[in-house]
Amino acid sequence: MLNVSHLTRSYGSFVAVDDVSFSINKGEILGLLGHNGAGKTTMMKMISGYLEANAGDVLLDGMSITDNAKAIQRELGYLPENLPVYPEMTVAEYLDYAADLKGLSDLVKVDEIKRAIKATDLAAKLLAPIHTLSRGYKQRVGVAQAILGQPKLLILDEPTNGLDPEQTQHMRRLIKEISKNATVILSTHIMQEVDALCDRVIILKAGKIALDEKLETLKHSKNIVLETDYQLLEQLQQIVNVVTVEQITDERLLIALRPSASVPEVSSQISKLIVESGSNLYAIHQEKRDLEVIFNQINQDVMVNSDGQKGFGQEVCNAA
Ligand SMILES: Nc1ncnc2c1ncn2[C@@H]1O[C@H](COP(=O)(O)OP(=O)(O)OP(=O)(O)O)[C@@H](O)[C@H]1O
Repeated sequence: MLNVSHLTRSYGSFVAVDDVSFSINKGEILGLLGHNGAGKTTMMKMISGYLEANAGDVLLDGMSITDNAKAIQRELGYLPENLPVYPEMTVAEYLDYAADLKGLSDLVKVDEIKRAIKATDLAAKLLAPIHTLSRGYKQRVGVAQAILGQPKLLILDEPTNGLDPEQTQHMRRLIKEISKNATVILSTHIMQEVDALCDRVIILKAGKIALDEKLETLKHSKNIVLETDYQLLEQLQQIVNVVTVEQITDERLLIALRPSASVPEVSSQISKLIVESGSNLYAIHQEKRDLEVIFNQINQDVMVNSDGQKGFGQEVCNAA
């Protein structure tokens, strides 16, 4: 339902988002990760039509943002990094104003505001001027305005920023709930957030997609870590279903298998080969991959591709 194609944006001569393409289906929660300055906010602003792209396009249900920014903005909810909330307004006044900006008709406006207040647990603060609210409550106001009108696409920049652990849990449940009827893009620095919420992750590096993968696939690596003094690497390479053999340290190897391979089966073949050769086998296990490790590898220029294989010291590649 959302197609981002060749999206590019420069500030002067600096390219902040560089030819980014991906699609998201309805009901998916996409986590957008990247170091400070990777281009996440720039990309989200372009997807939501608040920043013009230099090249490329964004289509929501086939409708281009270039020609229909206003119409698309009615279909999306956006929680920006820095909330453009009006400090002197009360929460109720602000939500009323936000509902008008979204073009909600009088018929649905009151119900929608009530729904957003309930979802974000803001009833106690309705008459409080926004400047008197804590960071966490301001964040909830931002989320409340984003979900007004039941958007098809919800874009959340650091949604749990400033929230305490209990509010964070509440916000995660809310995002899950919303995702039943909407596509969600969520930018965060918090890996646990992606782990807890997302179906899929895109890691941006220097404005480009360094990884685009389903979380499920990422976690089930087909790599074997081997610790041995066995020297005949070409013999390992001959084993059926072994794709690459990488020497990480003198006695540590990383063996990438085909996606269809059985890890226990190949492990047993490898063990047999080493033991029969008279070499020492110190350890053999399936590589543990968590998002944090992958994120760090990518930012150290380690290639991770869609087969879950990786190579050190190579260009980071787009796995999409
Ligand atoms: N208005 C601007 N003018 C000039 N450069 C900008 C502007 N906005 C962003 N940049 C630069 O573009 C790059 C990407 O910025 P962006 O805010 O999109 O990154 P980000 O991934 O969201 O970072 P963060 O995690 O720190 O929010 C950065 O190097 C930033 O300095």
